[in-house]
Amino acid sequence: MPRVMYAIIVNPSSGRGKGVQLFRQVEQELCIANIAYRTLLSDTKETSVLFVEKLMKTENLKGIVVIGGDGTAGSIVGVASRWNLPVAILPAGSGNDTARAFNLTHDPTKFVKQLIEAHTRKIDLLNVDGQKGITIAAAGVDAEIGEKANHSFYKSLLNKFGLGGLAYPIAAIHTLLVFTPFEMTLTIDGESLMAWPCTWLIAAGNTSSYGGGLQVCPQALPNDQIMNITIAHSASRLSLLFRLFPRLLQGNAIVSPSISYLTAKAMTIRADRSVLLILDGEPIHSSTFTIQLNPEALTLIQTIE
Ligand SMILES: Nc1ncnc2c1ncn2[C@@H]1O[C@H](COP(=O)(O)OP(=O)(O)OP(=O)(O)O)[C@@H](O)[C@H]1O
Repeated sequence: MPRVMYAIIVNPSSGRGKGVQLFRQVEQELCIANIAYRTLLSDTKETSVLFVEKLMKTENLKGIVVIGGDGTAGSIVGVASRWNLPVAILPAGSGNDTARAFNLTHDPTKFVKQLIEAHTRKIDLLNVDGQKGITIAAAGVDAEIGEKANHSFYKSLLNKFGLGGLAYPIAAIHTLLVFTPFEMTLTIDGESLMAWPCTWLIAAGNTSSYGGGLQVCPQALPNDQIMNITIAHSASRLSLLFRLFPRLLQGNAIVSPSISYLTAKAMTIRADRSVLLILDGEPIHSSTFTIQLNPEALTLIQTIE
């Protein structure tokens, strides 16, 4: 019988290299506690999934430890849920919205102690056309802003001066000035709703924030078996840029004909063109998305602050 062990996935690029540093500390604690593990320094979702699948066949896996940001955590929830493997997340990203939602500890010593205690809770997951995620599936202008902020030349430049936090507002202004709204029809829990002719963004939240604490779905809870949907539509560019968007991301519930809040267990978005959707930081391009809420689909090891 193979020895019981953990699969550890470390993303060396999360949080500008924080992951490896945290892993060294976790490694020391695991050695002291005589806990067996195998480690992958991952560079893509695919290698992480293959790593877990392979260990499932050859070892007696007790769970998956992720040391990385929201993208790394999101990349293994599909395989973890498929094999019913508990997951522990040590946040090492730049945004860490998953950690924020579950009040996860950032301290490696506390983390390993609670990993060993192995108290777990079941959490809901989002499922976008078969791809699972923990936090928010967001399509439209906010997805474009996130992509622009992450891949812009000014992010790396600003990071050098410790001003990386400015990348998002710069990308927001830039994108809001050029983005063309799309026409969208929605089917919510099997029922077709009216068309939104001028949609700026639609965000379906299992948890409340993305982008490092931007509260776009303030009511979302990861154990209530519904997703909370925020739609910004039919606003003028100037009103969205200066009035609605900043308030929306602060988590203020906005009473405005241009902002709609819905809840659903499943929805289909049909856009009049291909749009960008981001799920846990990962981009998906399509004109149709079916998003479901998979209740209690993941076992999370509680490693709280
Ligand atoms: N297993 C993995 N899953 C997803 N992305 C990975 C993985 N390993 C490496 N990467 C790459 O690392 C990048 C950053 O990963 P991640 O999202 O975890 O960190 P971050 O962007 O610093 O933090 P956050 O998402 O919390 O803001 C991803 O965009 C991807 O290119």
